[in-house]
Amino acid sequence: MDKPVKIRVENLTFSYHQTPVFEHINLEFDAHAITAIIGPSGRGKSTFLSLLNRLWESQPFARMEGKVWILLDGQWVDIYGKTLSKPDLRRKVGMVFQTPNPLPMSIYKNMAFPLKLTGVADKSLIEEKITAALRQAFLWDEVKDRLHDSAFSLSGGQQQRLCIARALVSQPEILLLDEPTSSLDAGAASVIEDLLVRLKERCTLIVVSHYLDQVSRIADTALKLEARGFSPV
Ligand SMILES: Nc1ncnc2c1ncn2[C@@H]1O[C@H](COP(=O)(O)OP(=O)(O)OP(=O)(O)O)[C@@H](O)[C@H]1O
Repeated sequence: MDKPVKIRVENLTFSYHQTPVFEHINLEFDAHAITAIIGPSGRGKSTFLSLLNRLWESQPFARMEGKVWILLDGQWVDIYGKTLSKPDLRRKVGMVFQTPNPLPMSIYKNMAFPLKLTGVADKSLIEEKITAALRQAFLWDEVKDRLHDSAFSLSGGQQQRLCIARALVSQPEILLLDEPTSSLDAGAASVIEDLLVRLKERCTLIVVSHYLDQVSRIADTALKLEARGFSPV
């Protein structure tokens, strides 16, 4: 039986300053799986992730053609269409960057920030969601007694798990991760790899990675981005 698909990319063409990065890309991503994207530096891996959550749109010399569909509540939704607002899209499609980027505030406030943006005001509900997301990110035991300390007091690996937890607090269905372990030591990276595998129960994950050993440990599918486009590894 075919695996359920979560993301469909249709005839996608993208350029910066009229220089194409991708042309006529067609791809599908399996639900509840980790798809790794590998490929040479500068080929467009980060750019591709930015097309899946509309993060590229602030750049005036960028142009995109084609469609990106995601399956939400049994319906295919065009992420560039009118049915899904950009804030709603960003809640459904979370993003984690290469370098941990906690906000300059406490661990608790970092976690509460996305909830407050969406108007969640009930303090006990906020606490419940924060606790759940920190547990899902394997961080709760390490921070439960210091939630009001600065997020910058955490180690690099803990900061990256905080960023993953902050993405999870909005209950995303898709998580995009751009080289999430490349700034971490082997031990911290290994914790994050275990965490990503566990998160498949909740999300569909796309992970850009430069490490083939990491890809073979965690990915269900791997795609290589080369000059001709994506090909299975
Ligand atoms: N804002 C921008 N304006 C113009 N060109 C850009 C911009 N961002 C990226 N590019 C170009 O687009 C191409 C793809 O860049 P991108 O960062 O997506 O590659 P990458 O595969 O993620 O690289 P790396 O593995 O080094 O992170 C590169 O040639 C890059 O120079």
